[in-house]
Amino acid sequence: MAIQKKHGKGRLDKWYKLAKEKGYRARAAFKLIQLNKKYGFLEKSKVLLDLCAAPGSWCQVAAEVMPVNSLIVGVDLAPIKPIPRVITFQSDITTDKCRATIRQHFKTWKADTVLHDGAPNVGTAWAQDSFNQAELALQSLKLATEFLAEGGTFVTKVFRSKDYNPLLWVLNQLFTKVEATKPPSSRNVSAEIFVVCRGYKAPKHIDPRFLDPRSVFAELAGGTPNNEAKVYNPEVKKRKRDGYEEGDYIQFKEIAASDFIQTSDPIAILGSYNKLSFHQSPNGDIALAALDKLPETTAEIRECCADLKVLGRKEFKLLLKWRLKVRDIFGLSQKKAAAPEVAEEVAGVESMDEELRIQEELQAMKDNENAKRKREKRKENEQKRREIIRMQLNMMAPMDIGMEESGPMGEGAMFSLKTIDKSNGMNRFSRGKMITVPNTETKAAEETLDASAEAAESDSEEDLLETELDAMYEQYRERKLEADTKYRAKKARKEHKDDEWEGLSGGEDADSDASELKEEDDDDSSDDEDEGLPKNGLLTDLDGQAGESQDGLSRKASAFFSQDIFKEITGGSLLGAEEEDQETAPANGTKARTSELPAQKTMQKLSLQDDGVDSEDDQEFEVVRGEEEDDWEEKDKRRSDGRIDIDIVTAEAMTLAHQLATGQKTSHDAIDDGFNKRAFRDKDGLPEWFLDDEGKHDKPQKPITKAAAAAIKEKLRAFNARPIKKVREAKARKKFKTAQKLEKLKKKSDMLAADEGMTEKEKAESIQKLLSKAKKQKPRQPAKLVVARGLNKGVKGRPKGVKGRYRIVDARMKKELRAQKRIQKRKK
Ligand SMILES: C[S@@+](CC[C@H](N)C(=O)[O-])C[C@H]1O[C@@H](n2cnc3c(N)ncnc32)[C@H](O)[C@@H]1O
Repeated sequence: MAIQKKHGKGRLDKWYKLAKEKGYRARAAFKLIQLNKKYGFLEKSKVLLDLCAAPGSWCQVAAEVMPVNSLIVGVDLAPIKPIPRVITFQSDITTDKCRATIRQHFKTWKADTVLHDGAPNVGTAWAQDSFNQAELALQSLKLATEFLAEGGTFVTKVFRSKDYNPLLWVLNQLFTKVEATKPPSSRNVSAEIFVVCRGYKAPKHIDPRFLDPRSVFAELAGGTPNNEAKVYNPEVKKRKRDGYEEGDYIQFKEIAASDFIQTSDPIAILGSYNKLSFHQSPNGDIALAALDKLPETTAEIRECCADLKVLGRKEFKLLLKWRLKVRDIFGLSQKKAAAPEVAEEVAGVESMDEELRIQEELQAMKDNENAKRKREKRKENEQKRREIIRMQLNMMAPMDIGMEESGPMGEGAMFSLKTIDKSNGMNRFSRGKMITVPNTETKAAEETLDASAEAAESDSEEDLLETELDAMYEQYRERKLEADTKYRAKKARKEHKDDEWEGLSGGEDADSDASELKEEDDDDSSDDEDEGLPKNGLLTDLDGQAGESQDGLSRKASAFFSQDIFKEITGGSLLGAEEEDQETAPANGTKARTSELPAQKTMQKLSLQDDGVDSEDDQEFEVVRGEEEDDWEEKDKRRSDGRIDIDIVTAEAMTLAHQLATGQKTSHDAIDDGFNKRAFRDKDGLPEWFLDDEGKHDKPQKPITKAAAAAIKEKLRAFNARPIKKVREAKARKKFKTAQKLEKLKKKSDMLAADEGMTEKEKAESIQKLLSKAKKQKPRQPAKLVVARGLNKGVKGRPKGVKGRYRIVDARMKKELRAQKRIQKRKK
């Protein structure tokens, strides 16, 4: 049996062996590995400072885990054998020389992580150590504050001692997150723990006392009683086993209530006195008299003041609130300078806190500003991405894409004319009436420069997440598109609708712009010519077409129809839709503009109706059809009387159709119903997945009638009763085969009837035989079992050389079937 060697502290434990196995110089390596596993700071660091690094196992771990080309500097009193990718030197971390050497190595860099695993009594140069563990930790913190980058991590070893809490307090002032932990590889018998401090606040000024061991670990003479515990947690009572304090032998202590109001440490009074007295001495205290008369000094307050030792948390709170109120009344609420000796203690802390608070506020403001910028940027990117997708899906004419297609005039371009166009200044600009043109351009250019500067900012994690989410949603939709026909149809419908709405606004703009241009052209056309400006202002028509193309379509419409998808459609069918519009044109001779978008058509009709033009149209069913999407497709669906054959499939549509037919509603009402609070929601910048999900629920509930619901139900029932195609085909095949058989039979019986050599009786018998033979059904050939192996393995369709009915089975199934047959035979 192997005897387990035990040296001091059971040194040859599993971590020791593991360290040997892995080539680490000390078992301490696993402490860092485990700390990093929990907090993951090494992977994110590019510069690391290891204080008290000998023999160097932490440096080894850092070199393994940190990104290549990271800067790792290790220092110790003891020499460290060279470690690849690590700079080491011998020095005392408490000296200025050490600080200077580190600075030399770091140049302008700042450390992302500072490690400290120092232990004064373990080093080889033990005699040189003059600090205890906590002091050494404070010294290392001092170095960390000098070399750590903002947001950086500081890991230090400390021992649980009376100095632990003050040290932790200091660490808490300088880092956003401070956690103490003991990695599993740290021996239980050891009092060491590791404090991991994340998010270095990097204050501009640090009160030197924060890093001075004499201030931080100063022993307070006599020790202060824990009054906070007495007041904030009065229910938990601790027996006083210390005896009386020196010179304090009185059990019952009383103090004037006015002193409680004036004191800077009310908790101390509440914790150490028995009564707040309102009793006036012969010469009287004015403050106490005033306090006694104040309405705020209620009977309840007096009761509480009478015996402080029986009060609970709630009552103490009441007294403290009362004190604040009275201080307000007495004008004491402004902070007074505290007594000199206390002031020294508190002032340092307060100044630090104040500074940190201001810094935090500034940081918050900065963060807000950044977040705002990022949001705007994201919105812009989203818009562009959508435009590109729409372009790829042929849902947009190339000219609709801002920057890419319209060159220097596009959205986001250096001279963004879109802004001018939007503010309707384009027309005035083109006519030379806009005097402040250069300013606008400069502004546009400035804005663009700003935008590009913002663009230069690297995307944050949030942005990345958003993009990832969008990409994942896109993938999900693609998968769904492949698998789900219904979804495909739904998407197509939705995209078409989207197009309409975008078109409506675009169209409106275009139209209004066009009409304005037209009106103004009438007045100022000569001016334009005089000044030699192009007729369409600065928006050069790249296609060389004016506002309307030769075929009567608007520029935008003709660009839209010039896409490949419309190539095969003859001009006539395209114009059909327009002719329909022109029929409704008012008699005053104003040429009805081509409306490339159905919704716009509806709007136009609506405006014509408002003008008092033919109100009979109101009653016509076609006008209501807001979904007059593709007239070239609809042509096939017309009935013989020329009306469109609409298939009403929903109860809502049926209700509406019924209401329209019976005159309960007019087309006006139907169109009006289409406008609701959700119709014009601002969707800019919202992610697709969110809009899709919203779209499922943001539809107004349209009323349906019982009759309409019943009609649709009936319709669906009839629809479902229809045989499916395959059954229909099989039935037709059967019918055809029966007809063929009958035909054969007829031919044979005719031949028999014409046979002169047979008697009538023989003829009748033969025909009877033929009929009964035809009636007999051929026994169905059992399907041939083909084992799926060899050439037949994985074969699709009929295997080679197999005729008639067949079934592909695996060998096991074939054997089992044979066995079943054998068993049945035996039973017989
Ligand atoms: C536990 S060892 C460090 C082990 C190291 N983290 C590793 O993984 O190999 C503690 C080290 O602190 C060093 N040390 C103690 N006081 C120091 C000081 N004032 N300056 C530099 N190093 C010091 C000791 O020399 C000793 O090597």
